Amino acid sequence: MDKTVPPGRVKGTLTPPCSKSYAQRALAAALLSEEVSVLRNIEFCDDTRSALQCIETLGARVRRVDPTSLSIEGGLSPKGCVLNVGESGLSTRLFTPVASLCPTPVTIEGRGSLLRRPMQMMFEPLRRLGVRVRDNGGFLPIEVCGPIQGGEAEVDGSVSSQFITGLLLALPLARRDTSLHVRGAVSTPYLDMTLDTAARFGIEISQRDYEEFYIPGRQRYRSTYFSIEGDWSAAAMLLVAGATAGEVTVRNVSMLSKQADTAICTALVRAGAAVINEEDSVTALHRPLRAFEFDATNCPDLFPALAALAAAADGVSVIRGTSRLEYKECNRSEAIREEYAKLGIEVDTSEEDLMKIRGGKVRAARTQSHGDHRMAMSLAVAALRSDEAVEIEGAESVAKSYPGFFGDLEHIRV
Ligand SMILES: O=C(O)C1=C[C@@H](OP(=O)(O)O)[C@@H](O)[C@H](O)C1
Ligand SMILES: C=C(OP(=O)(O)O)C(=O)O
Repeated sequence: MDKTVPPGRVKGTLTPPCSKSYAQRALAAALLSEEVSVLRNIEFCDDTRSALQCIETLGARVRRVDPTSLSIEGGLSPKGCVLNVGESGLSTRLFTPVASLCPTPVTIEGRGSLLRRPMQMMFEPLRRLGVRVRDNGGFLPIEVCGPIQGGEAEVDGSVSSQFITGLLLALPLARRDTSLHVRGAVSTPYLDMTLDTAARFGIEISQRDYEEFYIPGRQRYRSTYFSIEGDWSAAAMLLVAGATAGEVTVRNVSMLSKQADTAICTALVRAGAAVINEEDSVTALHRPLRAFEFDATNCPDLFPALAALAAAADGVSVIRGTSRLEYKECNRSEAIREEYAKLGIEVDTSEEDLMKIRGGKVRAARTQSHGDHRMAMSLAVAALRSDEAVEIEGAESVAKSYPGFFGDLEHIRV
Protein backbone atom coordinates (compact mmCIF):
# COMPACT_ATOMS: atom_id res chain seq x y z
CA MET A 1 0.00 0.00 0.00
CA ASP A 2 1.25 3.48 -0.90
CA LYS A 3 0.58 6.44 1.34
CA THR A 4 0.86 10.06 0.29
CA VAL A 5 1.72 12.32 3.19
CA PRO A 6 1.35 16.06 2.57
CA PRO A 7 3.33 18.61 4.56
CA GLY A 8 1.60 20.52 7.35
CA ARG A 9 1.43 21.42 10.99
CA VAL A 10 0.13 19.22 13.79
CA LYS A 11 -1.48 20.09 17.11
CA GLY A 12 -3.37 17.74 19.39
CA THR A 13 -3.51 14.93 21.92
CA LEU A 14 -3.15 11.24 21.12
CA THR A 15 -3.11 8.00 23.06
CA PRO A 16 -0.57 5.59 21.55
CA PRO A 17 -1.28 1.85 21.40
CA CYS A 18 -0.20 -0.31 24.32
CA SER A 19 3.45 -1.34 24.54
CA LYS A 20 3.88 -4.42 22.35
CA SER A 21 6.98 -5.31 24.35
CA TYR A 22 5.07 -5.39 27.63
CA ALA A 23 2.04 -7.03 25.99
CA GLN A 24 4.09 -9.94 24.63
CA ARG A 25 5.83 -10.44 27.97
CA ALA A 26 2.54 -10.34 29.89
CA LEU A 27 0.92 -12.82 27.49
CA ALA A 28 3.83 -15.23 27.98
CA ALA A 29 3.72 -14.83 31.76
CA ALA A 30 -0.05 -15.40 31.79
CA LEU A 31 0.48 -18.64 29.84
CA LEU A 32 3.06 -19.77 32.38
CA SER A 33 0.73 -19.19 35.31
CA GLU A 34 -1.52 -22.12 36.20
CA GLU A 35 -4.19 -19.63 37.26
CA VAL A 36 -6.37 -16.97 35.62
CA SER A 37 -4.75 -13.60 34.87
CA VAL A 38 -6.42 -10.49 33.52
CA LEU A 39 -4.59 -8.25 31.06
CA ARG A 40 -6.05 -4.78 30.69
CA ASN A 41 -5.42 -2.06 28.10
CA ILE A 42 -4.29 -4.65 25.59
CA GLU A 43 -4.75 -3.91 21.89
CA PHE A 44 -3.60 -5.86 18.92
CA CYS A 45 -0.94 -4.99 16.43
CA ASP A 46 0.52 -7.81 14.30
CA ASP A 47 3.29 -8.62 16.80
CA THR A 48 0.95 -8.82 19.79
CA ARG A 49 -1.44 -10.96 17.76
CA SER A 50 1.43 -13.36 17.00
CA ALA A 51 2.19 -13.66 20.71
CA LEU A 52 -1.49 -14.31 21.44
CA GLN A 53 -1.54 -17.11 18.84
CA CYS A 54 1.60 -18.61 20.39
CA ILE A 55 0.12 -18.78 23.89
CA GLU A 56 -3.12 -20.29 22.57
CA THR A 57 -1.15 -22.94 20.67
CA LEU A 58 0.82 -23.66 23.83
CA GLY A 59 -2.36 -24.21 25.86
CA ALA A 60 -3.63 -20.88 27.23
CA ARG A 61 -7.40 -20.41 27.27
CA VAL A 62 -8.11 -16.83 26.34
CA ARG A 63 -11.41 -14.99 26.77
CA ARG A 64 -12.10 -11.42 25.74
CA VAL A 65 -13.72 -9.69 28.72
CA ASP A 66 -14.20 -6.35 26.94
CA PRO A 67 -12.58 -4.74 23.88
CA THR A 68 -9.32 -4.08 25.73
CA SER A 69 -9.22 -6.79 28.43
CA LEU A 70 -8.38 -10.47 28.24
CA SER A 71 -8.89 -13.14 30.83
CA ILE A 72 -6.24 -15.85 30.39
CA GLU A 73 -6.26 -19.25 32.02
CA GLY A 74 -2.67 -20.38 31.81
CA GLY A 75 -0.98 -23.77 31.88
CA LEU A 76 1.38 -25.25 29.30
CA SER A 77 -0.36 -27.99 27.36
CA PRO A 78 0.42 -27.68 23.63
CA LYS A 79 -2.54 -27.98 21.27
CA GLY A 80 -0.32 -28.02 18.21
CA CYS A 81 3.31 -28.54 17.37
CA VAL A 82 3.90 -25.38 15.27
CA LEU A 83 4.23 -21.87 16.67
CA ASN A 84 3.75 -19.17 14.10
CA VAL A 85 5.54 -16.04 15.30
CA GLY A 86 4.63 -13.91 12.26
CA GLU A 87 7.30 -11.27 11.81
CA SER A 88 8.05 -10.68 15.49
CA GLY A 89 11.66 -10.95 16.63
CA LEU A 90 10.59 -10.81 20.26
CA SER A 91 7.96 -13.56 19.91
CA THR A 92 10.56 -15.80 18.23
CA ARG A 93 13.25 -15.39 20.84
CA LEU A 94 10.82 -15.34 23.74
CA PHE A 95 8.63 -18.30 22.79
CA THR A 96 11.53 -20.54 21.74
CA PRO A 97 12.69 -20.96 25.37
CA VAL A 98 9.05 -21.07 26.54
CA ALA A 99 8.27 -23.85 24.04
CA SER A 100 11.40 -25.60 25.30
CA LEU A 101 9.56 -26.23 28.57
CA CYS A 102 7.45 -28.79 26.66
CA PRO A 103 8.57 -32.42 26.49
CA THR A 104 7.33 -32.71 22.89
CA PRO A 105 8.84 -31.20 19.70
CA VAL A 106 7.69 -27.70 18.78
CA THR A 107 8.56 -25.98 15.49
CA ILE A 108 8.89 -22.20 15.46
CA GLU A 109 8.20 -20.62 12.09
CA GLY A 110 7.82 -17.05 10.88
CA ARG A 111 7.67 -14.95 7.76
CA GLY A 112 9.07 -11.98 5.86
CA SER A 113 12.10 -10.19 7.23
CA LEU A 114 12.17 -12.49 10.25
CA LEU A 115 13.51 -15.29 8.05
CA ARG A 116 16.71 -13.26 7.58
CA ARG A 117 17.20 -12.34 11.25
CA PRO A 118 19.85 -14.28 13.21
CA MET A 119 18.76 -16.88 15.75
CA GLN A 120 22.19 -18.44 16.27
CA MET A 121 22.55 -16.99 19.78
CA MET A 122 19.85 -19.38 21.08
CA PHE A 123 21.16 -22.78 20.11
CA GLU A 124 24.24 -23.45 22.23
CA PRO A 125 22.67 -22.19 25.50
CA LEU A 126 19.46 -24.15 24.87
CA ARG A 127 21.44 -27.34 24.26
CA ARG A 128 23.47 -26.69 27.43
CA LEU A 129 20.22 -26.37 29.35
CA GLY A 130 19.02 -29.75 28.10
CA VAL A 131 16.97 -28.90 24.99
CA ARG A 132 17.22 -30.80 21.68
CA VAL A 133 17.44 -28.23 18.88
CA ARG A 134 17.15 -28.48 15.09
CA ASP A 135 18.70 -25.18 14.12
CA ASN A 136 18.36 -24.81 10.33
CA GLY A 137 21.79 -23.15 10.09
CA GLY A 138 20.90 -20.25 12.38
CA PHE A 139 17.57 -19.11 10.90
CA LEU A 140 13.88 -19.94 11.19
CA PRO A 141 12.22 -22.41 11.08
CA ILE A 142 13.71 -24.20 14.07
CA GLU A 143 12.56 -27.09 16.21
CA VAL A 144 13.02 -27.51 19.96
CA CYS A 145 12.21 -30.43 22.20
CA GLY A 146 12.45 -30.02 25.98
CA PRO A 147 11.87 -29.96 28.79
CA ILE A 148 14.54 -27.36 29.46
CA GLN A 149 16.31 -28.48 32.63
CA GLY A 150 18.11 -25.40 33.97
CA GLY A 151 21.74 -25.50 35.15
CA GLU A 152 24.44 -23.22 33.85
CA ALA A 153 24.89 -21.54 30.47
CA GLU A 154 26.72 -18.73 28.71
CA VAL A 155 24.71 -16.45 26.48
CA ASP A 156 25.92 -13.97 23.88
CA GLY A 157 23.83 -10.85 24.51
CA SER A 158 25.58 -8.62 21.97
CA VAL A 159 23.16 -9.00 19.05
CA SER A 160 19.85 -8.94 20.90
CA SER A 161 18.44 -9.02 24.42
CA GLN A 162 15.32 -10.89 23.35
CA PHE A 163 16.54 -14.44 23.89
CA ILE A 164 17.66 -13.52 27.42
CA THR A 165 14.12 -12.25 28.00
CA GLY A 166 12.80 -15.65 26.88
CA LEU A 167 15.17 -17.55 29.17
CA LEU A 168 14.32 -15.31 32.14
CA LEU A 169 10.62 -16.02 31.66
CA ALA A 170 10.93 -19.77 30.96
CA LEU A 171 13.60 -20.89 33.41
CA PRO A 172 11.68 -20.19 36.65
CA LEU A 173 9.62 -23.27 35.68
CA ALA A 174 12.66 -25.50 35.05
CA ARG A 175 13.41 -28.39 37.36
CA ARG A 176 16.79 -26.98 38.39
CA ASP A 177 18.08 -23.53 39.35
CA THR A 178 19.97 -21.70 36.60
CA SER A 179 23.02 -19.43 36.46
CA LEU A 180 23.23 -17.47 33.22
CA HIS A 181 26.48 -15.76 32.29
CA VAL A 182 25.73 -13.09 29.71
CA ARG A 183 28.40 -11.54 27.48
CA GLY A 184 27.97 -8.03 26.07
CA ALA A 185 24.31 -7.42 26.87
CA VAL A 186 22.65 -4.70 24.75
CA SER A 187 19.15 -3.21 24.90
CA THR A 188 19.41 -3.61 28.69
CA PRO A 189 16.25 -1.59 29.53
CA TYR A 190 14.31 -4.37 27.81
CA LEU A 191 15.76 -6.80 30.36
CA ASP A 192 14.49 -4.51 33.12
CA MET A 193 11.03 -4.73 31.52
CA THR A 194 11.30 -8.52 31.61
CA LEU A 195 12.37 -8.58 35.26
CA ASP A 196 9.56 -6.15 36.07
CA THR A 197 6.96 -8.36 34.34
CA ALA A 198 8.27 -11.51 36.02
CA ALA A 199 8.21 -9.82 39.44
CA ARG A 200 4.61 -8.73 38.91
CA PHE A 201 3.72 -12.38 38.40
CA GLY A 202 5.52 -13.28 41.64
CA ILE A 203 8.74 -14.60 40.06
CA GLU A 204 12.13 -14.07 41.73
CA ILE A 205 15.28 -13.53 39.67
CA SER A 206 18.49 -11.90 40.82
CA GLN A 207 21.09 -10.31 38.57
CA ARG A 208 24.34 -8.37 38.64
CA ASP A 209 25.19 -5.76 35.96
CA TYR A 210 23.28 -7.70 33.24
CA GLU A 211 26.19 -10.18 33.33
CA GLU A 212 25.10 -12.76 35.87
CA PHE A 213 21.50 -13.89 36.30
CA TYR A 214 20.39 -16.38 38.93
CA ILE A 215 17.00 -17.96 38.32
CA PRO A 216 15.68 -20.34 40.96
CA GLY A 217 13.78 -23.23 39.37
CA ARG A 218 10.40 -24.76 40.36
CA GLN A 219 8.77 -21.35 40.88
CA ARG A 220 5.10 -20.54 40.38
CA TYR A 221 3.67 -17.71 38.28
CA ARG A 222 0.89 -16.08 40.36
CA SER A 223 -2.30 -14.91 38.71
CA THR A 224 -2.16 -11.15 38.17
CA TYR A 225 -4.14 -8.10 37.02
CA PHE A 226 -1.76 -6.51 34.58
CA SER A 227 -2.48 -3.21 32.88
CA ILE A 228 -0.31 -2.75 29.79
CA GLU A 229 1.38 0.66 29.57
CA GLY A 230 1.22 2.94 26.56
CA ASP A 231 3.99 2.35 24.02
CA TRP A 232 6.96 4.71 24.25
CA SER A 233 8.25 3.68 20.82
CA ALA A 234 5.00 4.89 19.24
CA ALA A 235 4.96 7.91 21.58
CA ALA A 236 8.50 8.81 20.45
CA MET A 237 7.37 9.13 16.85
CA LEU A 238 4.40 11.33 17.82
CA LEU A 239 6.53 13.54 20.08
CA VAL A 240 9.02 14.07 17.25
CA ALA A 241 6.07 15.12 15.06
CA GLY A 242 5.20 17.67 17.76
CA ALA A 243 8.78 18.90 18.15
CA THR A 244 9.33 19.32 14.42
CA ALA A 245 5.89 20.44 13.20
CA GLY A 246 3.74 21.87 15.97
CA GLU A 247 2.66 20.51 19.32
CA VAL A 248 1.68 16.99 20.38
CA THR A 249 0.57 15.64 23.75
CA VAL A 250 0.84 11.90 24.23
CA ARG A 251 -1.40 10.42 26.92
CA ASN A 252 -1.09 7.26 28.99
CA VAL A 253 2.71 7.31 29.06
CA SER A 254 4.88 8.01 32.06
CA MET A 255 8.52 9.06 32.25
CA LEU A 256 8.82 6.65 35.18
CA SER A 257 8.32 3.72 32.81
CA LYS A 258 11.10 1.18 32.36
CA GLN A 259 10.62 1.26 28.58
CA ALA A 260 13.86 1.93 26.70
CA ASP A 261 12.31 4.57 24.48
CA THR A 262 11.52 7.04 27.28
CA ALA A 263 15.02 8.18 26.24
CA ILE A 264 13.44 10.14 23.36
CA CYS A 265 12.77 12.93 25.88
CA THR A 266 16.53 13.38 26.42
CA ALA A 267 17.08 13.67 22.68
CA LEU A 268 14.20 16.13 22.29
CA VAL A 269 15.57 18.37 25.04
CA ARG A 270 19.09 18.19 23.58
CA ALA A 271 17.68 19.26 20.22
CA GLY A 272 16.04 22.27 21.86
CA ALA A 273 12.37 21.20 21.74
CA ALA A 274 10.15 22.10 24.67
CA VAL A 275 9.09 19.00 26.59
CA ILE A 276 6.43 19.11 29.30
CA ASN A 277 6.25 16.09 31.48
CA GLU A 278 3.04 15.50 33.46
CA GLU A 279 1.88 12.56 35.55
CA ASP A 280 0.13 10.68 32.77
CA SER A 281 1.23 12.52 29.62
CA VAL A 282 4.14 14.13 27.84
CA THR A 283 3.96 17.09 25.45
CA ALA A 284 6.55 18.13 22.85
CA LEU A 285 6.40 21.59 21.29
CA HIS A 286 8.27 22.95 18.33
CA ARG A 287 11.13 25.37 18.97
CA PRO A 288 14.06 26.18 16.67
CA LEU A 289 15.96 22.88 16.69
CA ARG A 290 19.74 22.42 16.85
CA ALA A 291 21.93 19.42 16.06
CA PHE A 292 22.33 16.94 18.93
CA GLU A 293 24.42 13.94 19.95
CA PHE A 294 22.76 10.81 21.23
CA ASP A 295 23.76 7.22 21.95
CA ALA A 296 20.92 4.85 20.99
CA THR A 297 22.82 1.59 21.59
CA ASN A 298 20.37 0.51 24.28
CA CYS A 299 17.25 1.96 22.66
CA PRO A 300 17.75 0.97 19.00
CA ASP A 301 14.07 1.36 18.07
CA LEU A 302 14.48 5.13 18.46
CA PHE A 303 16.74 5.50 15.39
CA PRO A 304 13.97 6.14 12.84
CA ALA A 305 12.32 8.75 15.11
CA LEU A 306 15.73 10.32 15.82
CA ALA A 307 16.38 10.55 12.07
CA ALA A 308 13.21 12.62 11.58
CA LEU A 309 14.26 14.83 14.52
CA ALA A 310 17.83 15.29 13.23
CA ALA A 311 16.53 16.11 9.73
CA ALA A 312 14.70 19.09 11.27
CA ALA A 313 17.63 20.32 13.36
CA ASP A 314 20.14 22.96 12.35
CA GLY A 315 23.58 21.35 11.87
CA VAL A 316 24.96 17.81 11.90
CA SER A 317 23.56 15.45 14.54
CA VAL A 318 25.55 12.40 15.61
CA ILE A 319 23.65 9.27 16.64
CA ARG A 320 25.64 6.36 18.00
CA GLY A 321 24.79 2.66 18.05
CA THR A 322 24.17 1.94 14.36
CA SER A 323 25.74 -1.50 14.73
CA ARG A 324 22.47 -2.44 16.49
CA LEU A 325 20.47 -1.81 13.33
CA GLU A 326 21.66 -4.41 10.85
CA TYR A 327 19.25 -7.14 11.87
CA LYS A 328 16.00 -5.34 12.55
CA GLU A 329 13.05 -5.54 10.13
CA CYS A 330 15.51 -4.24 7.55
CA ASN A 331 19.04 -2.92 7.78
CA ARG A 332 17.73 0.27 9.37
CA SER A 333 20.96 2.22 9.10
CA GLU A 334 21.15 1.71 5.32
CA ALA A 335 17.42 2.28 4.92
CA ILE A 336 17.61 5.61 6.79
CA ARG A 337 20.56 6.69 4.61
CA GLU A 338 18.86 5.71 1.35
CA GLU A 339 15.40 7.07 2.05
CA TYR A 340 16.46 10.33 3.67
CA ALA A 341 18.77 10.95 0.69
CA LYS A 342 15.65 10.87 -1.51
CA LEU A 343 14.20 13.59 0.74
CA GLY A 344 17.35 15.68 0.28
CA ILE A 345 18.75 14.93 3.75
CA GLU A 346 22.35 13.76 3.88
CA VAL A 347 23.02 10.81 6.18
CA ASP A 348 26.62 9.65 6.52
CA THR A 349 27.01 6.07 7.73
CA SER A 350 30.67 5.67 6.77
CA GLU A 351 32.02 5.72 10.33
CA GLU A 352 31.77 2.71 12.56
CA ASP A 353 28.77 2.50 14.86
CA LEU A 354 27.40 5.99 14.21
CA MET A 355 25.44 8.02 11.72
CA LYS A 356 25.70 11.73 11.04
CA ILE A 357 22.60 13.52 9.82
CA ARG A 358 22.75 17.00 8.35
CA GLY A 359 19.44 18.76 9.00
CA GLY A 360 17.84 20.80 6.25
CA LYS A 361 14.88 21.28 3.95
CA VAL A 362 12.91 18.17 3.10
CA ARG A 363 11.91 17.81 -0.54
CA ALA A 364 9.08 15.72 -1.95
CA ALA A 365 10.02 12.24 -3.15
CA ARG A 366 8.77 8.72 -3.61
CA THR A 367 10.21 6.71 -0.72
CA GLN A 368 10.16 3.09 0.39
CA SER A 369 9.48 1.66 3.87
CA HIS A 370 11.70 -1.40 3.23
CA GLY A 371 8.82 -3.34 4.81
CA ASP A 372 9.72 -1.72 8.13
CA HIS A 373 7.00 -0.13 10.28
CA ARG A 374 9.39 2.32 11.94
CA MET A 375 10.77 3.46 8.57
CA ALA A 376 7.24 4.14 7.30
CA MET A 377 6.44 6.21 10.40
CA SER A 378 9.77 8.05 10.29
CA LEU A 379 9.25 9.08 6.64
CA ALA A 380 5.70 10.22 7.41
CA VAL A 381 6.91 12.44 10.25
CA ALA A 382 9.71 13.86 8.08
CA ALA A 383 7.10 14.55 5.36
CA LEU A 384 5.36 17.06 7.64
CA ARG A 385 8.24 19.48 6.91
CA SER A 386 8.46 18.75 3.19
CA ASP A 387 7.82 21.24 0.37
CA GLU A 388 5.21 18.91 -1.15
CA ALA A 389 3.67 15.51 -0.44
CA VAL A 390 5.98 12.54 0.21
CA GLU A 391 4.92 9.14 -1.09
CA ILE A 392 5.68 6.10 1.04
CA GLU A 393 5.62 2.67 -0.58
CA GLY A 394 4.91 -0.22 1.77
CA ALA A 395 3.11 1.96 4.32
CA GLU A 396 0.99 -1.02 5.47
CA SER A 397 4.06 -2.19 7.42
CA VAL A 398 2.92 0.06 10.32
CA ALA A 399 0.51 -2.77 11.25
CA LYS A 400 3.44 -4.53 12.93
CA SER A 401 3.36 -2.15 15.89
CA TYR A 402 0.93 0.73 15.30
CA PRO A 403 -1.94 -0.04 12.89
CA GLY A 404 -3.67 3.28 13.62
CA PHE A 405 -0.60 5.44 12.98
CA PHE A 406 -1.71 7.16 9.76
CA GLY A 407 -5.21 7.77 11.13
CA ASP A 408 -3.74 9.33 14.28
CA LEU A 409 -1.41 11.55 12.26
CA GLU A 410 -4.37 12.82 10.19
CA HIS A 411 -6.33 13.43 13.38
CA ILE A 412 -3.84 16.00 14.72
CA ARG A 413 -3.33 17.96 11.49
CA VAL A 414 -4.29 21.63 11.70
O1 LIG B 1 12.47 -7.12 24.19
C1 LIG B 1 11.86 -6.36 23.44
O2 LIG B 1 10.65 -6.10 23.61
C2 LIG B 1 12.59 -5.69 22.33
C3 LIG B 1 13.95 -5.59 22.40
C4 LIG B 1 14.75 -4.87 21.38
O3 LIG B 1 15.40 -5.83 20.57
P1 LIG B 1 16.94 -6.24 20.75
O4 LIG B 1 17.14 -6.74 22.12
O5 LIG B 1 17.11 -7.30 19.71
O6 LIG B 1 17.73 -4.99 20.47
C5 LIG B 1 13.88 -3.99 20.49
O7 LIG B 1 14.61 -3.57 19.37
C6 LIG B 1 12.64 -4.73 20.05
O8 LIG B 1 11.84 -3.92 19.22
C7 LIG B 1 11.80 -5.13 21.23
C1 LIG C 1 12.70 -4.66 16.03
C2 LIG C 1 11.43 -4.61 16.40
O1 LIG C 1 10.67 -5.65 16.88
P1 LIG C 1 11.04 -7.21 16.92
O2 LIG C 1 12.52 -7.34 17.11
O3 LIG C 1 10.27 -7.75 18.09
O4 LIG C 1 10.60 -7.80 15.63
C3 LIG C 1 10.73 -3.31 16.39
O5 LIG C 1 9.57 -3.27 16.83
O6 LIG C 1 11.29 -2.30 15.93
